[in-house]
Amino acid sequence: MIAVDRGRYTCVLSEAAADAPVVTAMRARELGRKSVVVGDRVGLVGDTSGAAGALARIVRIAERRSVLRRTADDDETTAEGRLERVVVANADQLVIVSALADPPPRTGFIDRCLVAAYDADIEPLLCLTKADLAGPDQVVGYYAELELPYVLIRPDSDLDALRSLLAGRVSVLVGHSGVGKSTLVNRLVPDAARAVGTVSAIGRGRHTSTSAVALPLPAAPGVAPGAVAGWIVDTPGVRSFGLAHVSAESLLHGFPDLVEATVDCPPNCPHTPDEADCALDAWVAAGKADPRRLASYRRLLASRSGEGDVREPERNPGDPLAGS
Ligand SMILES: Nc1nc2c(ncn2[C@@H]2O[C@H](COP(=O)(O)OP(=O)(O)OP(=O)(O)O)[C@@H](O)[C@H]2O)c(=O)[nH]1
Ligand SMILES: [Zn+2]
Repeated sequence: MIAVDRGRYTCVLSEAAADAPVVTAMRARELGRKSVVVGDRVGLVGDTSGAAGALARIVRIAERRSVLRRTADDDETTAEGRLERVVVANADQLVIVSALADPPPRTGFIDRCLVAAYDADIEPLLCLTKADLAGPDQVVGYYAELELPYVLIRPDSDLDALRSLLAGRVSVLVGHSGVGKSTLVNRLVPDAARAVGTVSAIGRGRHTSTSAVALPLPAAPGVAPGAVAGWIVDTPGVRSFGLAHVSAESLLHGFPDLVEATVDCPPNCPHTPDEADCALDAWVAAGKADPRRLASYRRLLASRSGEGDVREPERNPGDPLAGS
C-alpha cells in the first residue's frame, strides 16, 4: 500500500516494476480495527483490474517486518497527544534530512529520529542538505561515536552516493520544513508530483497530502528499464517523532555512546539529573562521552514524561546545535 486518502488506499500489485498496475481499495470489514499503513503488504479481493472507478477490498495485512511509530505529540494532556501511531510499515531505513544551514541543524531533532529508528529496528541515515552553505564538521563531530552513516547534498552534486544507499530498500524520509526535502524528493523521483498526481486517491499533487506517500525510485537509465530501484516514503505530515511510547531504556538505544555507562547505575535508575547515583554524570565527567549528548538524552527523557522544556525552541549560544 503506497498512499491513503480519506479511506481510499492506493496499492501497487508489484513493488518491482515501475508500470505495475495501481489499484484503489477500501478496507474490508473483517480487518476490524487494524489500521492499514503505507508500506503494508496487503491481500486484495474484488476488482483488482486497476481500471478507472474500480474498487478492491483489503482483506488481509501481512506480518510487518518493521514498524516505525510515533506518538502524535508529546502532549500528555490531550487524547491526541497520547495517541500512538504507526507511520510506515516494512521500512528498512530512516533517512533523517537536515540542512547544514538555513535552517541550521538541530541535533535534538536528529537524536529524536535516531531513537525512533532504533525503536523500529531500522537503520538510520543522516542526509545533510545545503552543503553548499555550511560544512558538516560540527554535526558529524557530534555523532563521531555513533558511526552514523551520512551523505552530503548540494544543488549541483550528483546523487550517486545517496542513490546507492537507497537501492533495493524502503527508505522513509523525515525532516523539518525548509530543509530541502521536497527538492531532494523531486530530484530523486523527477516525476514524483505527476506520479502522485495521477493517483486519484491523492488529489491534486503531493502538496495536498499530509500523510505518508511511497514513491518508486527509477532505475538508472539503461540498467534495467522499467525496474524500480527502491522506494522512498515521503512524510509531509510528520514534523517530529513523539516518543511517549518508548521506555527510558529503549530511549538509550539512540545513544549508544551512553549505554555502557548505565551498567554502573543503581537498579531501575531513571537516569534523570536529580538521581544522585546515576552513573551517566560520572561517565561524562570522565570525558567518556560528550556532555551535549547526555543533555540531549535527558531532554528527550523529560519530553517523554511531560516534564521540563519539551520543545527547546531557542538555540542557546552554549549549545549551538541543540533543539528538537
Ligand atoms: N543553498 C541550497 N538551497 C537549497 C538546497 N536544497 C533546497 N534548497 C532551498 O531550500 C528551500 C526549501 O526547500 P524545500 O525543498 O521546499 O524544503 P522542504 O524541506 O521540502 O520544506 P517544506 O516544503 O516546507 O516541507 C528552497 O528555497 C530550496 O530551493 C541546497 O542543497 N542548497
Ligand atoms: Zn542512571
